[in-house]
Amino acid sequence: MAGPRTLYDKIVDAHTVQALDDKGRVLLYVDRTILNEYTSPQAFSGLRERGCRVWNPAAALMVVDHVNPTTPRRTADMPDAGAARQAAYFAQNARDFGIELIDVLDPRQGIEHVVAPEQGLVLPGMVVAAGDSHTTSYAALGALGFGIGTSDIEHYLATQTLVYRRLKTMRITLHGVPGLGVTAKDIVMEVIRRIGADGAVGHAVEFDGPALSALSVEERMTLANMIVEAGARGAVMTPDTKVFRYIEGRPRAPRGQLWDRALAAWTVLTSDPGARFDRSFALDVGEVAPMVTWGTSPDQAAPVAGRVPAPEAEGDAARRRAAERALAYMDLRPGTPLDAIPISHAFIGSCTNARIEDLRDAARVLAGRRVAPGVRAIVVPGSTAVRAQAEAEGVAEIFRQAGFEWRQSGCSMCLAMNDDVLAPGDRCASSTNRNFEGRQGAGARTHLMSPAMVAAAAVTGRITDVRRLAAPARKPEPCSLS
Ligand SMILES: CC(C)[C@H](C(=O)O)[C@@H](O)C(=O)O
Ligand code: SF4
Repeated sequence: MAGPRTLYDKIVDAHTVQALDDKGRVLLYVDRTILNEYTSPQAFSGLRERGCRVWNPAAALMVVDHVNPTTPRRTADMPDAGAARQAAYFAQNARDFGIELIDVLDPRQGIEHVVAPEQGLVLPGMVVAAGDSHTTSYAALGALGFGIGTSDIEHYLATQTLVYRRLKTMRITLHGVPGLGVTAKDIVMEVIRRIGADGAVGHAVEFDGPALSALSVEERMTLANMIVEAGARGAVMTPDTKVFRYIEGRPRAPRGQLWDRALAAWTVLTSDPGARFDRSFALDVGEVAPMVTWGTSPDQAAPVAGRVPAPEAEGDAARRRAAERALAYMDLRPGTPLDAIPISHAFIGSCTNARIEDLRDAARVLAGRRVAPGVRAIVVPGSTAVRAQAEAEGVAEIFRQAGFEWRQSGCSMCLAMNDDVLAPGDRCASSTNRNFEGRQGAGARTHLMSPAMVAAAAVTGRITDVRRLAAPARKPEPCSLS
């Protein structure tokens, strides 16, 4: 392709085995995948029926995360019969097809999007496609990540390729300096509020700008992860030295001479000056406040100091009806100050916000405080490695002292496929990414926010502006917690 190219185009071009038509359909080489017990079974059954083997088992990793219990005492037993069957078939597929399995008792277990970067499985310039929408998280490492359906997983496993339609491109530029108490979660929630839950549909999003460079790799993962909630079908970010430092020395990262060669290849992974994007959006992160959702779509959000909006304020009829329905489901009245909404549950977890920096952020708010009476508070670290690190640093102890349940890792109450299910009418301050009706349990109500904001809500018993409790440092060091 002549002329300046975007990073997305460069990665897609480099992985194109063959153009399939002149409308942008290509046979795309995919470097790696991560499989979970929930979306992979049919793909393996398909391979069995066709008598196919997996083309390159070493390019895949299997992680149990969606259905496993996260209760503190870990055993291989799954009390739920359906979950036990899924886990057993998953393990059988790992054995029969020769793919490495991380099961619940493995010290590397966790949510796939937390585990894959920890293992160094995802490297800059790669295409990583997996059966989970939040695979976009890997953009933070300079890879093109996107979710695929079951039949595509099967195609990938058999051939290491996908039939892929090139996406439109959207650039999201972040500039400015975030204010106190404003995290990557608040930034991405504000982006989604402004562009809408359909704002990036059909697009691969490239994040850039000085405010992006200032973020840590984990904070960038939060952005790349949650942009899916604006409809993005893929994401990329230019990898920088923070990324290279993050990857170096991880179990699957290249070493020695290979590392030097990889670095040389990775440093050119950026959009050319003058590259054209189909859409562009810019945000001054200095305008962002701590955010909270009031509705049942991630774009139904507002700064925490605001009020539940009136549906009539929506110009568009469809959006007005959606707001009315959301307020009915959420049992909220227009004009109510958001920080007057009481909660029954607080949940810190998920692939968006359960990495070590997230837990440190929450712990800074919780130190010396107690969960409010009547609130059940749960923290589910994103991986067993995160859990171990939090224990070593004293972060776990702060959660325990505050009255949080300190759990094992998994998706857990993010989508309530295990036994962590809310009851109808429960209201949860949640560090997760989806607030759809019934997401955390039928009839349960979810308010999305940052981990520090969840901690603030847990100790006051209602949605709370974290800035009124403490000044959470954006990048706390372990020693500052003692
Ligand atoms: C189970 C899986 C298909 C789903 C996804 O793709 O995102 C899940 O992880 C979720 O968060 O809703
Ligand atoms: S933590 Fe939640 S969003 Fe992430 S993969 Fe699991 S269920 Fe999906």
